[in-house]
Amino acid sequence: MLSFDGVRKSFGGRRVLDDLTFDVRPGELFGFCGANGAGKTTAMRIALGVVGADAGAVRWNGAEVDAHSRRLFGYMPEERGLYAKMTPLDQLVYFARLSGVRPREARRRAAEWIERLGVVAGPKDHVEKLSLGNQQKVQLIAALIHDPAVLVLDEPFSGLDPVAVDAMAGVLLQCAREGVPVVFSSHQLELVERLCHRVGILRGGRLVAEGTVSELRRAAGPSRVRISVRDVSPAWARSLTGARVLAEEDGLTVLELESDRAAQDILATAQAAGRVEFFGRQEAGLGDIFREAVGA
Ligand SMILES: Nc1ncnc2c1ncn2[C@@H]1O[C@H](COP(=O)(O)OP(=O)(O)OP(=O)(O)O)[C@@H](O)[C@H]1O
Repeated sequence: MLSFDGVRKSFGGRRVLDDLTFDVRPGELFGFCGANGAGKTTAMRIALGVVGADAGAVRWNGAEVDAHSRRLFGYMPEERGLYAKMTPLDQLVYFARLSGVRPREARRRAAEWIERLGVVAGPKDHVEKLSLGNQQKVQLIAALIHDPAVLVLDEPFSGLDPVAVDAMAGVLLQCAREGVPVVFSSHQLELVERLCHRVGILRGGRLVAEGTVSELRRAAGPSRVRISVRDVSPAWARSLTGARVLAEEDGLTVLELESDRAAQDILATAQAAGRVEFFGRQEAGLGDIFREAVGA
């Protein structure tokens, strides 16, 4: 398990991380979200020892992370770090060799990953000739090539086309299935909502929300339903108990419920009053939860 434990960091007297505490469990994809400048990259850099924390610690299975345990980490930094004048294959073999993988095995793994992630490059193309998305795939492979025990990825999905997003998502899910804790930052909230087992939302260096999307949804406030009833006065919903009308448009009424039980009562009332054409729960998306959490 990867744990951030009371991590604090200031730059020039300005607090950037404030008592940051959360765990990424084995087999879990953890989505690390937050507005620009919230501190995500700083937290990841601290985990990898690129930047030191002022207080607190990052732990791997309970022990403070050190140079030795960091060799188990796979890291995709925000500032991509590939050698422009090498081919993807040579580069990946080189990274694998740095991590102690034997030459033949390094070449096998590099070729297999290039194939699997669909890196589009001629055999002699240097990295600088690749499109940004293909460079990004190579960067992800560089984080994976030594079979890491934990993955820390800074915006791995930014700039990828939908097919590449699916390929990368598939790889991360498989890593999680194999028991690897995976934490990645992203502003693509629909993707985070779709993929992640748990999500943390950072605001001004503090984790202001953490949990599964369902937990965050419940914590975000009352449920809503959308209901459309024909052959009834437009004001039918205004006298309902246990619900408040949020919007009425084109025969569709949006209600905020005091409890989940109220939904059944409302449906029964609506059926007694007229012809129910549509009745459905309107769930907050991660985007709504995020805006609420960061106070936007
Ligand atoms: N080396 C540094 N020196 C001074 N300030 C820094 C340094 N690194 C980061 N910061 C500041 O720390 C704050 C957090 O930055 P960080 O890059 O961690 O945020 P982020 O959540 O990753 O943002 P984004 O989503 O824009 O990538 C920002 O205000 C940034 O300017």
